[in-house]
Amino acid sequence: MSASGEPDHSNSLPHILSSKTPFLNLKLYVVIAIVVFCILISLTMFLCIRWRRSSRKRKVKHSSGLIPLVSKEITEIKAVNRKVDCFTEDGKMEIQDPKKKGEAAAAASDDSLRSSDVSVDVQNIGWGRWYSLKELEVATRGFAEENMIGEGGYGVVYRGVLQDGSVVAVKNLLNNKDRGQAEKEFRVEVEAIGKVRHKNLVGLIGYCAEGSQRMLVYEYVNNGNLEQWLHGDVGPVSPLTWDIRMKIAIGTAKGLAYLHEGLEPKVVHRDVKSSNILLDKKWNAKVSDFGLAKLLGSESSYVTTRVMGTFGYVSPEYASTGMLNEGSDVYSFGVLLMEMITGRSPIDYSRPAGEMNLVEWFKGMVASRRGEELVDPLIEVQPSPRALKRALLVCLRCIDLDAHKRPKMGQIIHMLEADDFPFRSEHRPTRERDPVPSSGATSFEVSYPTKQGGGGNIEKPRWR
Ligand SMILES: Nc1ncnc2c1ncn2[C@@H]1O[C@H](COP(=O)(O)OP(=O)(O)OP(=O)(O)O)[C@@H](O)[C@H]1O
Repeated sequence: MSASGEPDHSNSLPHILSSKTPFLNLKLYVVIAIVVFCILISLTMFLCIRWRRSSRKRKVKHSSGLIPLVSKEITEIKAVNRKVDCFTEDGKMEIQDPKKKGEAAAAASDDSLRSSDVSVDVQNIGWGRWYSLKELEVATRGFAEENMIGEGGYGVVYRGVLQDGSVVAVKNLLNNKDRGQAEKEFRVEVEAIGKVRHKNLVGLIGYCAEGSQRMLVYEYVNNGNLEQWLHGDVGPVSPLTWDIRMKIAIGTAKGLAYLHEGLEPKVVHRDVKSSNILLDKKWNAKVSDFGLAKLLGSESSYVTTRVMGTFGYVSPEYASTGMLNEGSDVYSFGVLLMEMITGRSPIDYSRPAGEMNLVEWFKGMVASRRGEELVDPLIEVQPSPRALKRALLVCLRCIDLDAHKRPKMGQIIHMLEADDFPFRSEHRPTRERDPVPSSGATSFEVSYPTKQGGGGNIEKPRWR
């Protein structure tokens, strides 16, 4: 009641609602109506965006079984001659010194953060087994140091034993790395080999994605890696005989052939090198470490990308232009084979100037017909001259400066396996020509099958 006895309406709701506010002098109920309207609009927009996103993800989830998904960050180029910007935004090329790989990978990660949404929707991987952090902690005994197998550019790898007794290798991607990089490596590996099974590719069996932790769980390969066997302290005689080396070479070639010729889109590994070839007790080779892999659709002749890989193994055209296709892996395989034949690292600063670069030294030796001197002195029983020539020829063809002249991985398998069939060459006299070039040129005429059937591709999984 007011002093005059009149009822006081100043505190009543209608009065408050119709009172003026400082906001554009509008009445309170008008302001409330505007706010409610704005909230409704925002809510509707938010729901629309979420619905569109989830319907996109559903499409990805249902994409077919064995075929890896095309990575968003890949620039697909259909015309070979198209002029492209082959360098990174800052104009740098990023061939890696092995020790600097982590930094370069982190840079690539930044790049991908800019160019695409790197967040992995772990609910939508739709492959493999999900492991809880707890499970992997138990398997590796709390990521104990004695279970640590090694550390690469992307994280630390531990040996683990799961509850069912199976032995696995757990790669902890987040160790000392920023979240963006871990996400990227996680996604790349999952897309590249998550659903792929091949006896010469390390099997990715599951993953852990909890909070900011990203881990990959692989089959455990129990006999170290090729780099350790080639360059480690193995005594005066290497356990890797010539035949074992050729077995490893053929196994590696089969794994790569499957990536290049057995999958759609094909996978370019980008980091073929001895430390990425894992070995089991029977010397079966398993290609590992797909953190740099790129997917290449069938209509694309190459992708352009930051130059990544490991110093000494990267093909010259990729290093100078950033244009990548499976020919780059073939070049790296050629360097790897040279490494296996000679027991020398691709770059070895402890050697005399003319021998530091394996490829140059190797070509020079072949050109001056000193091929037999190339064989690793730790190999006790020398290969037959014919077997040696064949292997040297494969090396030279793989490192042909003209990438188009390099053989496909499928052809390389046939070339390396030809030794298993000593009489085959009698039916094909052209093969008996001395395959070792006197000029060091790398474009030899060899009559191995180049194509099988139509379509321009090697018959598919013969090497599976
Ligand atoms: N599935 C596996 N089974 C057994 N050992 C493995 C497995 N995966 C990796 N390793 C070992 O773990 C170590 C680290 O591997 P990782 O692939 O992370 O690095 P890297 O290949 O040595 O170096 P980078 O990643 O820089 O190329 C290596 O010694 C490798 O042989």
